Amino acid sequence: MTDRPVDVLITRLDPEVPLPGYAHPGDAGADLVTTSDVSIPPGERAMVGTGIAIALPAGYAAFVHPRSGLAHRLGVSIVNTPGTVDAGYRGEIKVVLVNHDLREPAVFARGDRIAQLVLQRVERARFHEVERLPGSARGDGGYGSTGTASQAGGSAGGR
Ligand SMILES: O=c1ccn([C@H]2C[C@H](O)[C@@H](COP(=O)(O)OP(=O)(O)OP(=O)(O)O)O2)c(=O)[nH]1
Ligand SMILES: [Mg+2]
Repeated sequence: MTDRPVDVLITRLDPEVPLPGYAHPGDAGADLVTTSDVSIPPGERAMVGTGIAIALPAGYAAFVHPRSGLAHRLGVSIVNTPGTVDAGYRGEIKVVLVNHDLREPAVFARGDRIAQLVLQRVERARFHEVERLPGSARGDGGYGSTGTASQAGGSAGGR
C-alpha cells in the first residue's frame, strides 16, 4: 500500500448513505453500510445493498471483505468472501451476508457498517497452453500434503 490514494469515481444511488470511509490512517478497508434493515436467521443469508456504485481505474479491482468485529460478535461473514468488484462494474455494490450463528438472528439497521472494501491492483493473465508444465519443489502436492500444524517443521508429505 502506498500513501497515495487512488482516485475512484463514486455515485450514491441512495443519497443518504455516507461515502465509504477509512476509520484510521493506514487502514486497508473502507467501510460499507447496508441501505436496508435486515434480520438474518441463524444459518441463513441475505443480500443487502450499499447504496454506492463506483468506477475503478483499469488495472484495479475492489474486494468486499467481512468485518472481523461482526464475525467475532455475531458470527456474521460474507458468503463469497471476498466479493470481487470488477473495474468495469457500474452497478450497486451488494453484499451477501451470512449468519453462521446457530442460535441468534443477526440484526442490522440501515446505515450499519456491514463490510469493507479493499482496493487492489490486479494483473490479467495471458494463458499459454503447453503439453507439460515445468517441474517444481511442490509438484502436485497440496490439500495438507505438508502435514498438520502439530507436525510443522517435520518432513513434507506427512498425513
Ligand atoms: O460481493 C460482491 C461481488 C460482486 N459484485 C458485483 C461486482 C462484480 O463486478 C459483479 C460480478 O461479480 P462476479 O463476477 O463475482 O459474479 P458472477 O456470478 O461471476 O456474475 P457475472 O456473470 O455477472 O460476472 O457483481 C458485488 O456487488 N458484490
Ligand atoms: Mg463473473
